[in-house]
Formats: sequence, structure tokens, C-alpha cells
Amino acid sequence: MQRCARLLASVCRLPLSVSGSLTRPSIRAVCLSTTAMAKSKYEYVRHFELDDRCLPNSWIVVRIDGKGFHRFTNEHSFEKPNDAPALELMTRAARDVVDLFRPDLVLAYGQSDEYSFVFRRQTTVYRRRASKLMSQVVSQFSSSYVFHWPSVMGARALRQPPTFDGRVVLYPTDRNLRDYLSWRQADCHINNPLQHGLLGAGQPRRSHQRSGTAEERLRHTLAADKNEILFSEFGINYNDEPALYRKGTVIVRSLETPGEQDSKLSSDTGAPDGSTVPASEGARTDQKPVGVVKVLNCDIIGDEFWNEHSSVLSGNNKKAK
Ligand SMILES: Nc1nc2c(ncn2[C@@H]2O[C@H](COP(=O)(O)OP(=O)(O)OP(=O)(O)O)[C@@H](O)[C@H]2O)c(=O)[nH]1
Ligand SMILES: [Mg+2]
Ligand SMILES: [Mg+2]
Repeated sequence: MQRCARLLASVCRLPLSVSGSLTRPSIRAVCLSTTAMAKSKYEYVRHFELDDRCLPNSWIVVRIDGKGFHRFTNEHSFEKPNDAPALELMTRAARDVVDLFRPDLVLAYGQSDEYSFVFRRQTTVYRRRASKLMSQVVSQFSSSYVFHWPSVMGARALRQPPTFDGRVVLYPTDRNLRDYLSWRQADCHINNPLQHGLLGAGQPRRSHQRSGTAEERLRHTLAADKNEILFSEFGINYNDEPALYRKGTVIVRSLETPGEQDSKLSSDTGAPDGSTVPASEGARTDQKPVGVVKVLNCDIIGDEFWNEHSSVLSGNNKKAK
């Protein structure tokens, strides 16, 4: 009997009493695991669930993008090329996502029908499981987009359910993360003049230049040249456009105390609100460090933003590595 107890104890890694018999808690543990085994005929299928945890010590970015928004925006008569309330609606939905994941979600950047959400490098939320993170972000964003629609879009009725796709991308260094965000902001900067040109939003200086020729040229030129063509041929001074359209929207959770620089950045908003709002305002009531959530329409390609919000990057470092 004792030999049997010793064997069981060694297989199940359970402690034995001084006399060499199984202790009461050990017996309970054996009983429980036997019961579990008895009902686990089908449990092997759990092993089909693959581990999709994101690599440790890397930035996790979840990007969502509207599905078929070219059609969706037409069907809902969005103003072209930029619809201010619609952009505000995107940001309202993004704010809910940022709030849901506080304090792990440190920054979000959005333009057009997309938003990128940056989780802090060391986050352990959902044990870093990519599918959990992505599905929760997409789900919260989509339902918030619909939830806030009536209050932001006014009389415009929502005629079909909007959907968003999502992807998870990991960036190993601060420099990679900054380059990713620069890429998205450059995309905003490049697409806007193009949209203006394609739509003929301005009045052409000479009628024949409204033809496809200028549009075709815009398609194949760099941002600076696009601006020149827009100005000389369409009469649009791109720099007069609101920062919201030129820069997109940054939502940043900042631990820095608001100072002179913050108001300087905030003033470059032209934003739906250009606001500085306590993060604790949202639906969640749990006690986590709040910081301050700021909504800005500023440049995130240069160093100024990153110097002013140095707590966003790992180790409070000022320079991206
Ligand atoms: N009129 C208008 N259209 C917008 C606005 N923001 C985004 N869009 C539209 O949304 C589209 C977004 O581009 P994509 O995401 O590449 O295209 P998509 O049609 O959503 O297609 P998939 O993302 O591949 O499903 C733009 O081409 C515009 O047509 C806006 O403020 N006003
Ligand atoms: Mg899209
Ligand atoms: Mg898009």
C-alpha cells in the first residue's frame, strides 16, 4: 500500500506524510484530477488551440481599417475628401479602445478609415495573445463606432453595419515603431493632396487643366510637388487645410505634467476637440494609473512630439533606438 502511495506521489508530484502515506490534501488532489481525467475524453482538442502569444519585449501594434469604406462613405454621403464629423466619430471610437486598455495602450494614430493602436512593450494584457488583443480592439472599435454614430453624425442615418478588419504587427525597436507611425502619417500627407486633385476640389486656374492630365501627374509626384500642382493648377493652398486633415489624429496617454509645450501642441489641433481629458472619465471604474489622454493633430515624424511625450517610449528614453 505504501509502495503504491509512493508511486502515486512521485508520478503526481505530491507530498507524502512522515509515515510515507498520502496526506489529506494530496488525496483530494488525486481525486480531483481523476474526476477531471474521467470527463476529459474530449479535452485533447484543447491542444489544437495554438499559442499565439506575441514575442516578449516588442511593441504590439493593432491596426484596424474600414472594410469597403470607399462604398460605405459614398452611401452615407461623406463630404469629400474629408468629412469632419466622420473623422471625429473614428476618434470617439478609438478613445473607447484606449480607455478599455488603459494603461497598456499608450498611443493611437488615425487617419482616413484606419486607426493604429500601440500597446506598451511590456504589456501582459491577455497574456499578449494576438487573437485576443486584435479581436477585442476590432470589436470595441466597431461597436463604439455604431454607438456614437447618432450623436456625432446628426441627421445622417446609419444605413448599413460598418465593419473593420484588424491585424497585429510587432516592432522590436523604438525606431521601428516610430518609422511605422511615420509611414502612416506620411500616407495621410500623401493621400490628401491626391484626393483633392482627383476630386477637383478647387477651382482650376485654366479650364483645360481640370482634365485628367493634372490628376495623372498628381498620382505620380512626391508630396511637395503635389502641393505645388495643387496650388498652381487648382488654387488650393494645402498648408491652409486644417491640421486634422493634414496630420491625422494622435491619441496619447501622457504621464508628463501638462506644460507650455503641451498647450503649444494642442493648439496645432484644429481638432474635433484638441482636448486634454483625464483618462479616468470613461466607462471603466477600476483603479489604474490614469495619466492624461490627449487628442492632438500634430506631427509625429519629427522629434518634438517624442521629446514632449517621452514616457510613451520604453524607459522614458528621448531618442529612438
Ligand atoms: N468622402 C470621404 N471618404 C473617405 C473619408 N475617409 C475615408 N474615406 C474613403 O475610405 C477609403 C479608404 O481607403 P481604403 O481603406 O484603402 O479602401 P476601402 O474602400 O476601405 O477598401 P478596403 O480597406 O480594402 O476594404 C478612401 O479611399 C475613401 O474613399 C472621408 O472623410 N470622406
Ligand atoms: Mg478601408
Ligand atoms: Mg484605409
